[in-house]
Amino acid sequence: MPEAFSGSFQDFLTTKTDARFTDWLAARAEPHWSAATGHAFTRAIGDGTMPDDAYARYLIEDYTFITDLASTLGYLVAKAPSMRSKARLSGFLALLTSEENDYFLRSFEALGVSPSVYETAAQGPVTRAFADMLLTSSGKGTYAEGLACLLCAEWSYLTWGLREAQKPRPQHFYLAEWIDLHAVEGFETFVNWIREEMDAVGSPLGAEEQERLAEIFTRMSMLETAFFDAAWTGEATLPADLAVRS
Ligand SMILES: Cc1ncc(CN)c(N)n1
Repeated sequence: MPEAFSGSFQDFLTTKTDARFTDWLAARAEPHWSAATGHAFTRAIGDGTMPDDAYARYLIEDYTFITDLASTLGYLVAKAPSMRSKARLSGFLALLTSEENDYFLRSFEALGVSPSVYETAAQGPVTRAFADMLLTSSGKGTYAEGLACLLCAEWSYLTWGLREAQKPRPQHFYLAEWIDLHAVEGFETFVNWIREEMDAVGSPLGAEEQERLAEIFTRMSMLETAFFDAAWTGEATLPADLAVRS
């Protein structure tokens, strides 16, 4: 678990000379980073102890989340500085809109959630705050700012996915496959690439822009935690420290 750190990336390098920019982002996001990656909801997926109503609630919200994530990837493809980066990002966008979309549709059917529910579901307050964060950062912000959102979303899922993949798979396919989608080698390779890209883009920036990236990554970590909390407890309120600023 990364140790909490409140200083700049330059300060971080004086404590750990071989630190990566993305190590600093995770350290700056503590304790929220560990709260998201170690959330009880993620452990219940791996243990097979997930209540059906909590998982259905989660998938309905997450289906709207990944729709916004697909738009975020579209912005990032447009802003990526090289053809190699565009290819990586669009490869993941293709996966999200095909294989992962198919996973959602099969899971909804198994859980008895009809298309009229998941196709018209209004976003809860946490998912709306997520949408604002993702679309503002990637649409109006810089490539680095959008990438910081994507990094947090995918790296946090890889972290719990790899941990839960150590356990025997749960019986329900929608739990087992959700672990596999976030623990397979191809996903790990993609997340490692996002980290390298963020390291390369973030390290040379000035202190002010680096600070902005740390704030984005931290807020994303808080949102990931609040998203699991909302599905787990059924409480659809936005924690006060996540209120959307207009
Ligand atoms: C809320 C959330 N964050 C991240 C992921 C991983 N794509 C997801 N499916 N949902």
